Amino acid sequence: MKIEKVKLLDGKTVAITGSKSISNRLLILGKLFGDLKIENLSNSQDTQLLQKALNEDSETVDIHHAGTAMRFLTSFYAIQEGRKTILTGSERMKQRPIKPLVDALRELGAEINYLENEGFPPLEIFGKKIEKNFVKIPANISSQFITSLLLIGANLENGLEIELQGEITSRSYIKMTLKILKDIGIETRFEGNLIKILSSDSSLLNQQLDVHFHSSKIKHYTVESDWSSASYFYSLAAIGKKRIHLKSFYAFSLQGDSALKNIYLKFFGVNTISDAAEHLITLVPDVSFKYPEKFILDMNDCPDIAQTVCVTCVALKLPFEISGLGTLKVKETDRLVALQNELEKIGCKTEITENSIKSLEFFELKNDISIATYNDHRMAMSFAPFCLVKELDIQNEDVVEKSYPDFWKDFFEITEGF
Ligand SMILES: O=C(O)C1=C[C@@H](OP(=O)(O)O)[C@@H](O)[C@H](O)C1
Ligand SMILES: C=C(OP(=O)(O)O)C(=O)O
Repeated sequence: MKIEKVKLLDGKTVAITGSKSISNRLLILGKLFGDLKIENLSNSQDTQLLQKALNEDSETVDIHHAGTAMRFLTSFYAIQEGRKTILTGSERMKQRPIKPLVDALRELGAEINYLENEGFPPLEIFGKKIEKNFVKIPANISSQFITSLLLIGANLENGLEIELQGEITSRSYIKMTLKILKDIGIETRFEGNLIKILSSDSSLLNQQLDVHFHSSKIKHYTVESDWSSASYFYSLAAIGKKRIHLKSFYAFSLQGDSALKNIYLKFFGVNTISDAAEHLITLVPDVSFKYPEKFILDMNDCPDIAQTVCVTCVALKLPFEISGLGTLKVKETDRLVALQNELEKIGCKTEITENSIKSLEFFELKNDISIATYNDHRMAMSFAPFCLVKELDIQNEDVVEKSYPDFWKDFFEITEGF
């Protein structure tokens, strides 16, 4: 889609859909423990695919590009006694790792086979009762493996103790899972590299709990809007220097990507003002902000907003050096390679390693820039704010549906052509 150069309108309000990560955890927990009324559920394709899978009894389940759905459902189906499931996904999903999770589940007694390549989807899963309650798992490849085990932990007869081995990646997502479990009444403890979950019989789960600002006696859960999606509006505010209001964000978030507030304040001068009563935040750029010499940050805790930050830096010609990005290589695409290729098109030469990216030089922009998106929603959305600088062609713009189907509608509502 060709997008002309745009300017940002001042003071517009956007209602981003619910957090994909929180929604996907709640859907699994709702299915396992029942009685969960979820509000502001994400309308992302990933969430819809997970919801569809959980509502159907079909033997073959295809979750396309949805990484969390793939990983969370692996444990879920492993404990559905008597059920056989073939869990598959897109060609890219068949290249994304799953072995540490399958090894851990097998260690616990699950029966899972690889149908194509060893260590990768598709999987054949025979649901069984799991009685063991201790397992070790490498924690440096994807936190989704750990969340997957945590989500079923309380459903196991003897609860579950998980020993995390090696460096822990995307730790904020593990904390999110533990907080949600606590909210719905499942007791957990996370000390050092050990996480312990009590079985639902011995936890508070059977009591009626009120969570997230509801006072009625059914278990309601209101999903905060998606902070990863909010990043594109922080980028717009930082580049376009106009205020934006975002609905349904809380002052205290479960989402690690809420680190955006500090990142955009410190490096780009965008203040976040929270109206706690209305659950509204306002992004307020400081027009006389003095930029630091360089953007330097370890983003291991918030990998999904790395692409956004890179494009903001290039638009503002702020040199950058970002580390902690090893997991980017196994996401929807190799995001480090994709970033290097596409940032060069918008005027920035970079150097990448296995886990980092840094800018080398900025140069004059050419005309007719066409951004490839590699089946990665975040490539399309993170480059969109660059249209405040120059017109762009963004290829396969529909990829945004994976996490934020209304992205383009919202983008065009708060911008206008010259
Ligand atoms: O648990 C989650 O909801 C997620 C965890 C992260 O993945 P990794 O742990 O693989 O980095 C993140 O990138 C992904 O978008 C969502
Ligand atoms: C990495 C992502 O998703 P997933 O791993 O769930 O496919 C993402 O949304 O950026």
